[in-house]
Amino acid sequence: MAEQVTRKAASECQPELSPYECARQRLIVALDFSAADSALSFADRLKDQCQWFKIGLELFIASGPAIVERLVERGHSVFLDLKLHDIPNTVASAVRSAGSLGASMLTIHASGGPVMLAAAREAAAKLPSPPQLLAVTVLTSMDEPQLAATGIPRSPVEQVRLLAQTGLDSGINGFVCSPQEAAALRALAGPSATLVTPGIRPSGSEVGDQKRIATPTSALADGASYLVVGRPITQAAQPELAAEAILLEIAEALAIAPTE
Ligand SMILES: O=C(O)c1cc(=O)[nH]c(=O)n1[C@@H]1O[C@H](COP(=O)(O)O)[C@@H](O)[C@H]1O
Repeated sequence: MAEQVTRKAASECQPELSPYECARQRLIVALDFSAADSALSFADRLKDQCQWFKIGLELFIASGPAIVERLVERGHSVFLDLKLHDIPNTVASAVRSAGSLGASMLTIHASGGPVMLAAAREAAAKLPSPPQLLAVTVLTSMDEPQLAATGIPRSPVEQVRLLAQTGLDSGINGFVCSPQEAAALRALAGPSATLVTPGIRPSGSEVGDQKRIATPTSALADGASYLVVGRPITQAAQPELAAEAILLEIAEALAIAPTE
């Protein structure tokens, strides 16, 4: 059997990279578009700034799996955010299908439980070139009252810790969490875990439906490996400038205090 290579860029940058180049490797832009053409032309427009793009449900459903290949063909790394959550057999099968598309990261919901998480991990482990599985902990749009409304009597950070521990016990070492829980999760999961943080908002930008947010600087200081940014870049009047400003903020934060 061919040696298995996980398609994952190192979140720890190689020492020879400049802080700016390292910043490029740690920013993931969420391509939340409703058609392949607009997503691809946006990716082309930002190709100098962005290495990583995230394909979420809106784009994946509208454009189909070929969008992954089209971004990979252009030299991009793809985070496929399908947030799989179903019975273990169904999730394992979906991991097998999604895992052959060429994405470097794939999301599953940690709240699917330990058996589902283990089934996903086992399915990924059998793929020749699997994406890194990321267990989504508590969505960044949730606050304590929203959690309570779903029957969870814990604070977001307590719930993130519980779900992350379930993930770790199931052999998963990558997580999506809010930057507000990055420090707690880094302490729990250790230096080798991959922490991907959406809910990133540069100072002064619109918050929208997000509840647990932080700036790029704060997320990195708290141990985030990758920062996911959508609307602050995609909805900006000049997306290149918005991306550039975030990259410079990341580069500065990395130059001052490399986190990993
Ligand atoms: O899994 C995700 O990527 C995700 C998890 C989460 O807890 N919160 C969250 O916002 N996301 C995604 O991250 C992106 C954030 O987009 P903006 O709020 O526009 O920056 C969206 O594509 C969300 O689907």
